[in-house]
Amino acid sequence: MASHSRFITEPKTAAIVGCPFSGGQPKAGVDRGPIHLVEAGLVQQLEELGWKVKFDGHHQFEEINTTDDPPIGILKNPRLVSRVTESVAKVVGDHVKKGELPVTLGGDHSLAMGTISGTLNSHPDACVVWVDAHADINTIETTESGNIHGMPVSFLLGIGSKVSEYSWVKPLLKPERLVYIGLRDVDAGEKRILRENGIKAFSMHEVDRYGIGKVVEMALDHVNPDRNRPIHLSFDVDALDPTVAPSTGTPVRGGLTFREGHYICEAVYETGLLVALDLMEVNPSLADAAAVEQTVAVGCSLVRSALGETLL
Ligand SMILES: NC(=[NH2+])NCCC[C@H](N)C(=O)O
Ligand SMILES: [Mn+2]
Ligand SMILES: [Mn+2]
Repeated sequence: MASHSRFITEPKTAAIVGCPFSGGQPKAGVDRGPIHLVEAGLVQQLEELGWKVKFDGHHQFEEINTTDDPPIGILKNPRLVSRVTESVAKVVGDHVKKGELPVTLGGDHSLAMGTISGTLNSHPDACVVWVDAHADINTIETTESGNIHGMPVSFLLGIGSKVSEYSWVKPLLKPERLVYIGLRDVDAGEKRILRENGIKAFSMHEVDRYGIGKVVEMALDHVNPDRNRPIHLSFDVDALDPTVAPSTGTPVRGGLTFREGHYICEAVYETGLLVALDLMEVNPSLADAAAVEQTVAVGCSLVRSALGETLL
């Protein structure tokens, strides 16, 4: 069992990329997610696992000036989301290039347009494991909400009509290098996109049928058959059941248990191939204090599992 990623340089360093950003969806508060995760002690927790941790404050997106940001089609805050995610792509890309492990804390899942672009710029052969209740693969043609957190994957794949504001996003992700786990709320248009592009997805139905151990093995066999490609793990906390992670913007019942979520992170760590991690959609203002604390604690423990925390 590899101790940690073969793509990470010694001394193994994790870089916390705190992204207090909510512009990819309409609910206030998700920008406070990274602040709560860090305040809960994430930095020290990762240091205790033997990582050198870089964190010099959350990223400030205020200077990204988008006073004039009318919708494009029905896309909301299109320029703001583009500029923020472009800046995140640079930050994440720089860490990956240096052999550090960026741990991006959202914020909403539109940020993954940036994080995955950053990873693929350095590792064009990387694969993406996207753990989510949702596929986040709507295009400008299929989105019904206009919320860009439901769309980042389509931009990364380069499908759907091009939006000139997003010309910086290189379509570096190949459909066969992407796999989903945990899906259970996929729009009709998204189902068509998944089918037409032959994208592999393990919904909760498959988790029930095969068990999480087999599902993760099949998922990795699909995107990473020789276990030699770098892995970007993008984890939306709403993949977990709302009883486990209640404080999130678009909860969907019937999700992953606490252990199933952690198992995915542990198994990805064990490959020794993890190069970047996202933990997204923790919104500390959508539940009572106890439920917020629970969600934040689960977020921290998912990150610890992906960075090597073991049970024994
Ligand atoms: N990252 C998320 N929580 N995404 C939810 C997306 C929901 C819906 N499919 C939409 O396009 O708006
Ligand atoms: Mn989701
Ligand atoms: Mn998502």
